[in-house]
Formats: sequence, structure tokens, C-alpha cells
Amino acid sequence: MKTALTIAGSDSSGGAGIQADLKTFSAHGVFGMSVIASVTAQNTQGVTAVEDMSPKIIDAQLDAIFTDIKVDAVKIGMVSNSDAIKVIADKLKSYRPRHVVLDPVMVSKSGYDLLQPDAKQTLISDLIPLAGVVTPNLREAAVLTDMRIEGIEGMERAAKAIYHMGSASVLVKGGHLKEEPVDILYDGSKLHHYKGERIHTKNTHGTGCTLSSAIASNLAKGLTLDEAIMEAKRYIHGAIKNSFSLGGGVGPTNHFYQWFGERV
Ligand SMILES: Nc1ncnc2c1ncn2[C@@H]1O[C@H](COP(=O)(O)OP(=O)(O)OP(=O)(O)O)[C@@H](O)[C@H]1O
Ligand SMILES: Cc1ncc(CO)c(N)n1
Repeated sequence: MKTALTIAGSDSSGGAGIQADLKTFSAHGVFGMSVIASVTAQNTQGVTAVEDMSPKIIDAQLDAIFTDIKVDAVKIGMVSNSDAIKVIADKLKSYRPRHVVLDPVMVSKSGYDLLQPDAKQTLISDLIPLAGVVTPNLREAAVLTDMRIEGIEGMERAAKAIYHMGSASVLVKGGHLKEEPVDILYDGSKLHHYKGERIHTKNTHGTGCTLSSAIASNLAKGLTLDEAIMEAKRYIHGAIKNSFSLGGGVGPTNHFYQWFGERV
């Protein structure tokens, strides 16, 4: 069985973060593992508290996995501070996993800061150069590049600018566009557009985590990056289409509709 590791934050309500990642890996038939970098107290209405794990326990979790198990793909999500980012970068440099998908999580859908402002520079200098693909949303791409991004042309410029920070490729996600949600990849030579059809629902908690974990799962299974993204877009479309209301706020994506029916 292929394996995938998520290095990210825990979402107590199960819609985003580590929990969304592990559900996505399972739905792809990939064995999921986790390194918890932060714990968030969170529900469908917002984040109320965050506690970061110490660099020491992040380091120990990474060693425990990599000294024993072959990791086919790594997905990195919320890592909120510089020290944690540095530990992760050091371990990736020594263990060299084949595929690294970096989702540069910065702000929750409800507006809570998940990346400390002074950690942005460390993310750029230490982690982006180790990524096979970086998957910022519009806002994250704007923060990383200090650019204003409104439409497709801005997304293309941002993808190129982030590529020049050192990652092998960049997928700027268009979920927050006013029009159809097209995602744009720059791989150093070409721009690729992955089109989607907008689904009108309030229940989009965890879409970014789900997409990056689906890409990591597909890479673990041996798909090319282009195939991995196309397949992940198909997966996120179904997961949003079958998303559901849970709690009083933004409900989660649905990973299991393929087995348990169109609606839960
Ligand atoms: N309403 C929607 N209908 C169809 N596809 C969508 C919709 N919203 C987002 N997507 C797709 O979902 C994926 C995640 O994109 P999005 O821009 O929402 O990420 P994100 O902002 O990082 O998510 P999160 O807020 O969970 O961190 C992208 O492939 C995007 O095109
Ligand atoms: C722990 C965690 N990671 C990522 C997100 C995405 O916004 C979130 N809300 N919570």
C-alpha cells in the first residue's frame, strides 16, 4: 500500500487540517500518517484557540516515521511559526521524500491567523524551495508575492513569482475568484489551467486541505503532476457537491459520498 504523511494542524471539528487530510488519504486508498504541528480549537463557526507543538516533538514525530516507514508523499499544511518550519525543512532535507505538496495555510475561512507574521519569510526561504508543488489560494499568493491579485492574469503572474522562490511548480487556486474556480499551474515552462464549475454552497470548510491531500495521494500512487491535479479537481468537485451542513457555520467537504450515496 502507498503511504502519505500530513504535517499540519489539528482541526477539532474534523473539517480541515490533519483530519481532512487523513480522510482524503483514506478515500484514495492511501495509508495516512500525521505529524501534528499545532492543535486548534475550531468548529464550523471559527477558531477560538491555537497551541503550537514544540519543535522537539515535531522533530521526534518526523524521525519516528521516516526512520521506519517509506513515505511516498508528504503534504504540509498549517505550520504556524518559524522554529517549526525550520525543523520540518531540516528533516525534509535529510530524508528527501519523493513528493512534497506544500499548502501555505495562512488564514482560516473565518479569518483567524494560522501563520505568525514573522514566519512568512521562513516559509519562503526554507520550505518553498523544498516543495514539488505549492498550492496557495488567491489571498496566500498575494501575501507571498506582495502583489494585488484579482483575476486570471494576476494568478498567472503570482504563480511565476512563487516559482522563482524555488519550488518545482506552483498551483494558484481560484476558489475565491468571483467567476468559475479555475486553478493555475506554473511548472517552470508552461502555464496550465484546471477549470472547475462553481458549486453554490456555504459548506466549503476544508476545501484547500482536501485538494492538496488529494494531489499528494495521487502523486503517492504514481500519477504525474498533471494527472494528479486533474484527478484532485474531480475529487474536490464531488466532495464540495456533496458537502453538508454540520454545526451552525461553514460545513465540511464530504469524502465518503462515493460509498454511502450522493447525500448524507
Ligand atoms: N464553490 C466551489 N465550487 C467548485 N470548486 C471550488 C469551490 N470553492 C473552491 N473550489 C475549488 O476547491 C479547491 C480549493 O480552493 P480554495 O481556493 O477554496 O482553497 P483554500 O482557500 O485554500 O481553502 P481553505 O479555505 O479550506 O483553506 C480549488 O481547486 C478550487 O478551485
Ligand atoms: C488546522 C487547520 N488547517 C487548515 C485550515 C484551512 O483553513 C484550518 N481551518 N485549520
